[in-house]
Amino acid sequence: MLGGMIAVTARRAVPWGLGAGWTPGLVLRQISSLPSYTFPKEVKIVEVGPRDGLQNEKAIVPTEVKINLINMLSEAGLQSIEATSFVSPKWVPQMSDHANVMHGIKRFPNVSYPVLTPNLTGFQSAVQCGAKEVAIFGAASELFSKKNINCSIEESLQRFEAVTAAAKEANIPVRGYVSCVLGCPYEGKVHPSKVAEVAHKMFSMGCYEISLGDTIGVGTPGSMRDMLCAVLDVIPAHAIAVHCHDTYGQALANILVALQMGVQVVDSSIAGLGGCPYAQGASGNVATEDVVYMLHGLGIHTGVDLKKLTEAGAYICRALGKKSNSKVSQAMCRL
Ligand SMILES: CC(C)(COP(=O)([O-])OP(=O)([O-])OC[C@H]1O[C@@H](n2cnc3c(N)ncnc32)[C@H](O)[C@@H]1OP(=O)([O-])[O-])[C@@H](O)C(=O)NCCC(=O)NCCSC(=O)C[C@@](C)(O)CC(=O)[O-]
Repeated sequence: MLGGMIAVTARRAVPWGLGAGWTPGLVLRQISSLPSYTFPKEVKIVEVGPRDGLQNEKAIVPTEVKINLINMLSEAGLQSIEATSFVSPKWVPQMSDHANVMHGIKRFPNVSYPVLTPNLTGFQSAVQCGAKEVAIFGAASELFSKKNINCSIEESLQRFEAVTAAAKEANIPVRGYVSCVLGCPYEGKVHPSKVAEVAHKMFSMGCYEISLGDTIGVGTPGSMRDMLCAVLDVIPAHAIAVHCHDTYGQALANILVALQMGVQVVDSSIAGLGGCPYAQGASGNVATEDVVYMLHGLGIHTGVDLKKLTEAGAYICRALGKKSNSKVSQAMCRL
């Protein structure tokens, strides 16, 4: 279980800009006036690379590569690895090998392997393949909902009711995604109150956690703060996760703000792979390696072995013939 907060006082080894004339007394006075931030002691990372990271790849990735990747991510100490999605193969062909992926992976104790299920059909197939956790995915934007899952927000919530009811019966935990929380590729600005409304409905129908997706990576620390303020009015912080794409290079800063506001669960993707096929132009998710590096630098426990994580990143990048989007991986390769 997650819990507890640590205080981090802003501090620096060399006083910037004070030059030769600085005095220790002046620095001490400055340090004591710097603000103190609280961060969680522990953060759970939900690794979405095998699903969100790969779903947008044009060439079909061999099932064996997906299975090897998931096994390496489990070895690296991640507690939750989104394995695949049970969506229509016509809509997302890359995920059509979901059954073979679920049957092929090694299931580590204490690791969850959630899968996306947009409707009851997907839920039933997922359960048949041994899924022990599922995720439903809605949006705070009407047009995105229509483009992504071919229905209005209201219709999607009705479908999700059917999934959460069946999941409750089968004792299967359900995670809920809300997409476009900081902007939509079709509608532009999305109001925080709309995000809070959809998030609250999904939480009320039984989702144990709501992951707030900046699907196209347009958010800033300011818009993240405003959106979270609205959502925190209706959902407790322990039931909120953030899911940031890094299109504008703001993802780590946005995550930092979320942590300061009490969020303890962060979604990320190995090597920064990813993107939604129905959100053109959006770049990959924030890289798991970069999130782990930042969290460990703050003294926050993740349970993740950064070296093993970078090996998993190198493996999938080799398999895809791509350079890693992770700054940390790039830096570690150079050292
Ligand atoms: C939701 C549907 C299925 C509606 O698609 P539809 O065409 O409206 O569905 P339908 O109910 O009319 O059925 C049409 C056909 O699909 C089949 N079907 C129906 N359901 C399923 C299913 N579950 N699995 C497999 N097949 C299914 C169904 O059996 C039928 O087959 P046919 O008779 O034509 O042969 C479709 O729109 C779809 O699959 N969309 C998925 C899109 C997707 O996966 N997007 C990416 C994930 S979301 C994301 O990336 C954002 C996120 C989560 O990461 C957070 C963020 O960053 O914001």
